[in-house]
Amino acid sequence: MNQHASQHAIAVAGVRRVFGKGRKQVIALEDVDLVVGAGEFVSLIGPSGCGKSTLLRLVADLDTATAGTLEIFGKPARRARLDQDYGIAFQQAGLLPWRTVAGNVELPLKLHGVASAQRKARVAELLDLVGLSDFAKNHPDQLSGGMQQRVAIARALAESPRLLLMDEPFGALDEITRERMQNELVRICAETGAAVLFVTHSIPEAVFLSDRVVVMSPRPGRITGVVDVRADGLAGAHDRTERARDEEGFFRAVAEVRGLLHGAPVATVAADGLEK
Ligand SMILES: Nc1ncnc2c1ncn2[C@@H]1O[C@H](COP(=O)(O)OP(=O)(O)OP(=O)(O)O)[C@@H](O)[C@H]1O
Repeated sequence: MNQHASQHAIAVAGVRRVFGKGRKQVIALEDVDLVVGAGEFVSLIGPSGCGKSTLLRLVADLDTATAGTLEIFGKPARRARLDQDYGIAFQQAGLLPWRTVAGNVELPLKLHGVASAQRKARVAELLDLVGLSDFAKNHPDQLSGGMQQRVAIARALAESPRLLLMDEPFGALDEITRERMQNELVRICAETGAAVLFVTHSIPEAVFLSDRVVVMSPRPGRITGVVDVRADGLAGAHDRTERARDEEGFFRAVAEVRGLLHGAPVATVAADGLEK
């Protein structure tokens, strides 16, 4: 891989995705350009149907674009999928109920022929990272929703990916667990240096986690604005602490994202001040 390509985790250019034909045609994505730098945390936010999941699925090569190009670490999406260049965590934790917590985390390593002793060591490390060392032998149905999601994140991290693709991973959690999970994700990203493309419906979640928040609108699905949270005075995503939730820059960024979602001129909303 050349030096230039390795600078980007994701490079999306001129992407269009059309479903169906004739009167039933849906333009899920139109003219989408997006670059996610190595180690950068980028969230996608927008109303239902604006194409967030479609974009994530295209990056993960679970679907194919009608037009445009997608590169992951400089490779076509298909090559990156085959090379296991990223980990995936979606809203449903998607754990195998008959396997233990350790067995679930171990699975990708087993499927890729990692030797037993190495697998064991890696699983122990990952469970420690997500704070579940004491639950290695439990089964998923013995865990809370937040704990199951942490198992799914550990599994997504098993092969030390430089990129994580996450589609509303905390959407089903209560607010307190959700904030705790967000704090943990920040810590994990700082420790692993992974880039993240993260889909969410929550403005505060997007702002707290991200370096940049990408705002989308539907029919056709397009990027309508990008808020660089760092420009609002928050530390970069890897250096973020829980205190960021109380900082002025946080509320400024929340107001900016909200303004973009509602189609208001950003300057007016920002000048207006804080969350309403
Ligand atoms: N397989 C498909 N066949 C037909 N239409 C589809 C398909 N997948 C998505 N769409 C349409 O594409 C548009 C974008 O859908 P997508 O799921 O990407 O939106 P989203 O922003 O993730 O929505 P939500 O926030 O509700 O999850 C929607 O109008 C949806 O109905």
